[in-house]
Amino acid sequence: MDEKRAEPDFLPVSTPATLYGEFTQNSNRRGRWAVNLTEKDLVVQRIASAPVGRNKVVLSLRDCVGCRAYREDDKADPSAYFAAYFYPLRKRRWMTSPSRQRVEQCFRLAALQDSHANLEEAEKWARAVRERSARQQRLRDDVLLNSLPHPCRILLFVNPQSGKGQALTLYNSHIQRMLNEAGVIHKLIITERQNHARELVKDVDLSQWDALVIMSGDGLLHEVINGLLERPDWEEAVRTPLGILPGGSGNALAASVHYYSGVSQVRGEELLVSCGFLLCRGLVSHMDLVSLHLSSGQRLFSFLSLAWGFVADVDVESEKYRHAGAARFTVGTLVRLASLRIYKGKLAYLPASRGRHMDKRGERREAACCRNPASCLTQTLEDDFPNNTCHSNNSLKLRRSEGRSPRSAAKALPGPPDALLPPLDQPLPSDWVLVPEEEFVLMLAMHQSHLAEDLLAAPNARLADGVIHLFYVTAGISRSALLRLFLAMEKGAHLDTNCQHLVHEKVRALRLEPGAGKGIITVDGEVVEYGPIQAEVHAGLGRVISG
Ligand SMILES: Nc1ncnc2c1ncn2[C@@H]1O[C@H](COP(=O)(O)OP(=O)(O)OP(=O)(O)O)[C@@H](O)[C@H]1O
Repeated sequence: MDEKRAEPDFLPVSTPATLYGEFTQNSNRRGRWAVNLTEKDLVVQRIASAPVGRNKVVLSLRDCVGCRAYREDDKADPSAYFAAYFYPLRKRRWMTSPSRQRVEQCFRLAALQDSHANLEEAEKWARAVRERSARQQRLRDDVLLNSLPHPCRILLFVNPQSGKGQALTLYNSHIQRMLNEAGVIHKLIITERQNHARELVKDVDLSQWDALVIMSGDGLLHEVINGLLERPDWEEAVRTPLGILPGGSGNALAASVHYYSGVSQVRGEELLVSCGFLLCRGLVSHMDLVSLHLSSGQRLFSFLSLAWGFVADVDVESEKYRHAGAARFTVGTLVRLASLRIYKGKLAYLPASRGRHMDKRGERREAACCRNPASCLTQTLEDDFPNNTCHSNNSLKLRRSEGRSPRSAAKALPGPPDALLPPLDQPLPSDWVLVPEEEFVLMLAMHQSHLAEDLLAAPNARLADGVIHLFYVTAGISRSALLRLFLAMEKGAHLDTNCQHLVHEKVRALRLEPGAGKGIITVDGEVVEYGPIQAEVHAGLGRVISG
């Protein structure tokens, strides 16, 4: 999508500060309601003798997804209606945290005998609600890019097999209605097999769509992102805003996007409604993507995580508990704890504090100083490869340089070049850190906050912070300490447990060389070939609909 095209859907303020009207409600034609539309709220009050507080409803326009005017089929009835749809945060009696609940306000305008005049008046109200609601979207120029146009057109991929196999039911029960309320035009694609979405995305005419939305687990989004980056026009394609609606059992990106919106943690259908709300509001942010190289020469992109050891094993082994939904990871964790094992390998990383990069004007800056990671073009360490030699067969051994450009490895592969990574079989530059331990229980590289709906693995991560949050747990940790870590992770408190075996580093690139033998490595929850792997973050390369 052309980012310049997406102007917010409102005109300069021309309507009066407050609109006032008295109407009946569609659901109750006996009473009358006084309706005040201010710049920030829709205030609805029943005109009755009861005390004011009891019959007054104040709905924030920040919670509004849409408003429409219409007439019913009855030609003899000249009335028109306007209906506004809100999703405010409300706490249900049996729930610990608030979640978004649907509230519809529908008013009947029948002051005139002329149906056109009534409809015109209803349209005036609907437009005013939409315009004011759009003005309530605060665009923070450091992270948020723009908002989706209105009306917006989305291509919605639903994986009917994802999670407990209920994604289509959830689409029918929640999402279809929300999109209609928000005036979002969408085409539904029900994926039929693995890689179906990837193939479609590689060929689709992206100019027809303002966003691609995925209703599934994280695996389908992984496919879509890689499909976009495999296109010849990947530079343009990767800027297509992506939306995520949780339909799987992990739903890590959906939980991360919800978390960044500042609202307390929710799960299941509450998380779906929250993500649906964010989609309807249509604010677009940058998102980091991580480029990965496998030993076979394959290159792929990741938006979420790279896991080896305990976490990867749990992810794959817990597939058989899929019917349990999000609880599958808890069951899997307990089963794997019972047969806890050690994973041998070598791990090295480039600390974020050392990753220097160029901005658009070609000036050198420290990564940590960058206020707007999205403005980063490419990171380069070419200057950090001073002439030197290294005589080692071990590619994780640090070196000064071998006089060849680190870009050469990525040249023939799609997507942006990697400037920090030498070829996988070559030693690493001297400013990388080699982890002294070679026995691990897990290695987990997180690009976003959540590993699953209820696993806040990297609480400080942000959509486009330009860093990989690298965690590793060294051998020697007891089963009970590891269990405590995972229990604390539900609230993101694992780093406060002062576990000496847990290390957290913010890095810009990493390399893992697992020891010989079989094992599991996952990228965004999907299994990739086992063997040496390296990764580099591309700050703000992707776009995601967030809050
Ligand atoms: N109709 C289908 N039948 C079988 N597999 C499909 C179908 N559509 C998509 N897939 C594949 O299913 C895989 C898993 O999808 P995804 O991760 O989105 O859901 P999930 O595994 O249920 O979610 P989670 O990872 O959260 O448990 C993806 O690789 C996707 O390509």
